[in-house]
Amino acid sequence: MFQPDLLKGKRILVTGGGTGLGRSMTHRFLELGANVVICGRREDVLKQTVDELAKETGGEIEAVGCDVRIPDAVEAMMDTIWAKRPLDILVNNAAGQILAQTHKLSTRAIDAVLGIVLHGSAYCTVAAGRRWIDAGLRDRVVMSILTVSSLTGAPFTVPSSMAKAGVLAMTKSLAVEWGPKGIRTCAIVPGPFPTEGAWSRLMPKERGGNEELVKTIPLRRVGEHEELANLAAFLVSDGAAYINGDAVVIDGGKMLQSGGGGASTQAMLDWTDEQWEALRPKRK
Ligand SMILES: CCCCCCC/C=C/C(=O)SCCNC(=O)CCNC(=O)[C@H](O)C(C)(C)COP(=O)(O)OP(=O)(O)OC[C@H]1O[C@@H](n2cnc3c(N)ncnc32)[C@H](O)[C@@H]1OP(=O)(O)O
Ligand SMILES: NC(=O)C1=CN([C@@H]2O[C@H](COP(=O)(O)OP(=O)(O)OC[C@H]3O[C@@H](n4cnc5c(N)ncnc54)[C@H](OP(=O)(O)O)[C@@H]3O)[C@@H](O)[C@H]2O)C=CC1
Repeated sequence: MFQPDLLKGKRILVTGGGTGLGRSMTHRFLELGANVVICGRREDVLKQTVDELAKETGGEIEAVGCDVRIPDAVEAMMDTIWAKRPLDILVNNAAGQILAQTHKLSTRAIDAVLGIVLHGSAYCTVAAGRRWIDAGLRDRVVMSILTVSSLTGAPFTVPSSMAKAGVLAMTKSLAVEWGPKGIRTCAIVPGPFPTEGAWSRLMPKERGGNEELVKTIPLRRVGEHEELANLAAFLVSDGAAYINGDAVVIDGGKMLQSGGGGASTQAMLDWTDEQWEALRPKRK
């Protein structure tokens, strides 16, 4: 699908790259010739991913332990990365999610999610951007992984929805402020892509599992990691050099299905031809 050297020479940081979608994007970036740094809090998980992906792809991958909620830790990580070679691309992927009634959330729960998603993305973005701007480095990219709830809101995941909406605002604001400096921003808005991290927190069995979920998706399936990884590879590549400030939705149409009449319109998808025929005016 892509030229095999599409990302050759690009140095990319994927936050939360040890698991789930971050791992899958890292895998694709390595296959396309990038040099990738992953970060996260669990160093054992990072090490295992580095070993596995180096073996699977033969690519250059390294890990730095970092909690993106801690400003000094983010600065230290960027210093470690820069000591070898400046980044070309930052992917804000690390996230935290809690499924709960909002009025029962403790302030620590709210802070945990806002800290990872909103503050962590801002700390990483500013730490990379400042280094690029101070050194006059151009042709750089910040790509953030959002959620559909950043566009629509969502009950029971309010801190994440608020935080991702903030990251979207950062993406659009910096497109204008940093565009003239040769730094572009973009985002991906994924629908459901099964991962251990998301499913263990967001898919208790009471939700009915994937079978119920896919009924809410026009393409009637969940996303495949490769599909998201391909979109990510394109968006960070030079092929997408004129995309700045946009957020691309990849959700099988899920976000649109709730529009235009909601549940009663949904039921019409299962109507028989006879039911539709009965609506047609009868000619005499
Ligand atoms: C099904 C379809 C889905 C499609 C859409 C999917 C959209 C997906 C978006 C995603 O972001 S998926 C990514 C999921 N991955 C993660 O969340 C990984 C990282 N997450 C975490 O580390 C934790 O979940 C965390 C809670 C966010 C942070 O962990 P940390 O160790 O820092 O905090 P804790 O000390 O464990 O907890 C802090 C605070 O939060 C309270 N809390 C935790 N879980 C819940 C809960 N389920 N309900 C209510 N409260 C919760 C916890 O009790 C602590 O509060 P206090 O008790 O100390 O007041
Ligand atoms: N899966 C899905 O259906 C969807 C996912 N998304 C988004 O995709 C992205 C990846 O999610 P997914 O792969 O599903 O979930 P994962 O739980 O697998 O990924 C989250 C990653 O973030 C890391 N992380 C969490 N907190 C911190 C922190 N404080 N500092 C550094 N790293 C941290 C975790 O590593 P560690 O715990 O070791 O720190 C983990 O590797 C997220 O941005 C999520 O919001 C959006 C919509 C749908």
